[in-house]
Amino acid sequence: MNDTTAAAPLLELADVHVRIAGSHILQGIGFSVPAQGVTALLGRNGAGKTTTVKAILGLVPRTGSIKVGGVETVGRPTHAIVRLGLGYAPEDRGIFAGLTVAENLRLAERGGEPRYDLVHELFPELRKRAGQRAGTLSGGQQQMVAIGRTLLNENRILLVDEPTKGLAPRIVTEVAEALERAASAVPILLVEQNLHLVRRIAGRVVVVEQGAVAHAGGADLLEDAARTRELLGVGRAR
Ligand SMILES: Nc1ncnc2c1ncn2[C@@H]1O[C@H](COP(=O)(O)OP(=O)(O)OP(=O)(O)O)[C@@H](O)[C@H]1O
Repeated sequence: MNDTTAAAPLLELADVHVRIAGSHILQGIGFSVPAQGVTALLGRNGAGKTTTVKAILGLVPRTGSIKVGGVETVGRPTHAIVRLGLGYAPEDRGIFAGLTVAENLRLAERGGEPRYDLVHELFPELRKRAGQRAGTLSGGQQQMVAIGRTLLNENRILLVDEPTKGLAPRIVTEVAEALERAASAVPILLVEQNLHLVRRIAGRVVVVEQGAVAHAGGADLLEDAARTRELLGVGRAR
């Protein structure tokens, strides 16, 4: 990859609108995600973060422009969009509880050479627990399966939605480490409420407010307690 490619945004949204059942949920969202590191998508409950991720994946009807590596995706079906190199770890993790870790990973293979070496190097636990049923893993381990699956294919970006939701603080630390390891291989757009984790791993933040971008810039925003409170609400600074 040359310098020009590295500097170009990997994902670019402009004037994205989503209307569902008469509700105007996204109202002209626009931001870009660079081709490296973690970009955090922040906002109060109901601001439109998950809908933004679903719009990128073509899972909800949308208008405007969403480019992946310069390719327009609005108007394309989801299966064609993910083939541009999008990995998705949904909020509920979407793993099959009754299947083993190895079976969950195998189901994610999308053609090409699956990158088990990378997945096992980043998450040795998944090799150790290959034969264990995923439903009996801890929340953090299940999250590693969800992230591991997205790394198995040659993706250009991972969309990870609230990976620490409902997890105990010790497990949150495990997941943060897992995300850091994953981000060393592939850039991540991360929806996350835990600002401590965001401070630790994100280089950029995009704040969504009522379906529009209220702020986009460096993660140093979160060092400004007053502005953070203003954008994200009281009690969210830590
Ligand atoms: N399928 C749908 N039908 C109707 N309204 C919806 C639908 N999906 C989302 N919404 C509404 O759109 C708004 C944005 O929802 P979204 O899930 O994107 O928010 P969020 O920022 O991810 O919130 P949270 O942090 O609580 O997960 C909410 O008011 C939600 O109720």
